Amino acid sequence: MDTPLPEAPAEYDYLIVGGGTAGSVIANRLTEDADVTVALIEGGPGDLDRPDVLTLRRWMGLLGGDLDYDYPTVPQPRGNSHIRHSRARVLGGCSSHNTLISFKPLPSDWDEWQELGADGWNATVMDPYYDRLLNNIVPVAEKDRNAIARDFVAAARDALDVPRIEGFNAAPFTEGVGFFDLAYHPEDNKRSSASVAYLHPHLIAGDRPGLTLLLETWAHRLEFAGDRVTGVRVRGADGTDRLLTARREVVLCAGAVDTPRLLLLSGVGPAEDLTELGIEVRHDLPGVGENLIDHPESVIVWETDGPIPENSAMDSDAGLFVRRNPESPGPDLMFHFYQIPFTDHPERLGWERPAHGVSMTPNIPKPRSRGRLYLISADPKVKPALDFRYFTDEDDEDARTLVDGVRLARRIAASEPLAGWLTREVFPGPEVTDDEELSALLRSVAHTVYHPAGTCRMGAADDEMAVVDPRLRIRGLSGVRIADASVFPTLPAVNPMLGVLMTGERASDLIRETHRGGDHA
Ligand SMILES: Cc1cc2nc3c(=O)[nH]c(=O)nc-3n(C[C@H](O)[C@H](O)[C@H](O)COP(=O)(O)OP(=O)(O)OC[C@H]3O[C@@H](n4cnc5c(N)ncnc54)[C@H](O)[C@@H]3O)c2cc1C
Repeated sequence: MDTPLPEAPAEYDYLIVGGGTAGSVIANRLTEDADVTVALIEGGPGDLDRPDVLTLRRWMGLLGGDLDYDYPTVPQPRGNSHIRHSRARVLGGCSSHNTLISFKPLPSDWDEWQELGADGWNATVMDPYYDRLLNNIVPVAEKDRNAIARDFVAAARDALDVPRIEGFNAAPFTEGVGFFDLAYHPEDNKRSSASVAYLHPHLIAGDRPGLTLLLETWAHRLEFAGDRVTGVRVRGADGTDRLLTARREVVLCAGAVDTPRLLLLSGVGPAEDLTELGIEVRHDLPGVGENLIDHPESVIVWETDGPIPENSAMDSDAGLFVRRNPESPGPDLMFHFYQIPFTDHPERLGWERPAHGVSMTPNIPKPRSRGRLYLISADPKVKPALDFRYFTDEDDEDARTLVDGVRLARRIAASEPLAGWLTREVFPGPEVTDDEELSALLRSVAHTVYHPAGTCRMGAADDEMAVVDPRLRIRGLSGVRIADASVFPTLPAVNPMLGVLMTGERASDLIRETHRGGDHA
């Protein structure tokens, strides 16, 4: 199954570009049919024998390393220009280096997609896909529940009068605090990433003869016959170039950065931009790279009166959701609680890192700012520009969310049983109380929850700025779909990974439906 490039046949029923979160799901589901052949084209190495990847608590060690594409942002006049966007270069994609916090998107998140033109992606259709997921999604185990995280949960519940939630996926919620559900195996802290759950059992058993895994293989251009995508040009680790062709479809699952990048390099995107770079326009599709969205966050850091107990699943095991606006269908402010001092950006501005400490990271569940991804060169090796335009929404609601977050965080920190652990607020510092000053500081150290999405937005078939229609087909082309975080019209109010896995499950159904009927995509 794990065939090296030169011996691999050049034609398959399906080519899947990207063996990441969604790509792993689709590769599994399509090869359930023993007559179907799939080549899963993955730019990174495998993860089967990689304890550095498979051990959840080692996630921070992967950021910025050789398994990270590490995308910078362009200068952010209203935000932090120093954010690096980690994107994993390994089988399983970002589910192989993320924190595996697992939230089923809220019904209002799916329904919003339907309202925006993604017909058939409402909660009634999408909710059942959660039960199909193969990942081991469990609450943070008792042994991993750190005493200070427990006290954060108790203090937040009392200070803000929000419910204590055990099992965030049991029922829709608008507010609450508790330990997360994680996709992991508590007994050995092993990830239950997309690759572990969907690919490893078959890689080990060798029971999917139709699946060919092409590792360390980079897709750099789509191949066309008229308006039909017929294949993918790939480069192997040894630098050899070859053309792979698809009898049925090419499915792009390279993620919110690399899917639009591949389209643009293949001449699919805003015609004017492509022409300016000297790229031959294959298909003028102005929405490619637009609608770049993310969950931005900021941070508040405290020193603790000594070391914190060691036990944890991955150092950010509990969190809080708040709904400030009663009109909002879901939460409008979220916090991760870190049992470490998260001072990377404050240190750059001169703040110290306490020897022992904790952090709360308020983030914006439904960000209003919209950015854009674009190429700055026709050279496929040059990274694309990511301009998130953080905190540029007209009403300044995104920045206000962070300020509100710090005010609530301070109330939690002043409440027992958490207060007894904390000796002082390190960042921003208790003397910073003015709204304007807080906003400026919080924006200057803002970070990302690493949830870029939306750059190949799904929408109605006649929506000029949509890149894919509700069956995930690229508008105006045939033989090609997209299934990854790039198709999200908006972000869910919760962490998006399960939404991506569920998108992969639904994509598999849509693809199989098409070919069961004998149609072409
Ligand atoms: C550090 C971090 C922490 C996170 N924590 C959480 C969390 O706790 N909970 C949560 O819900 N979400 C979390 N996320 C977000 C979540 O992991 C992502 O939204 C999701 O995994 C994206 O899935 P995807 O399928 O769109 O892309 P990916 O999983 O990134 O898959 C893309 C794959 O395509 C491959 N690829 C890209 N380009 C090419 C090419 N040209 N040729 C061949 N292969 C290519 C890549 O190597 C990669 O394997 C986190 C993300 C990060 C980075």
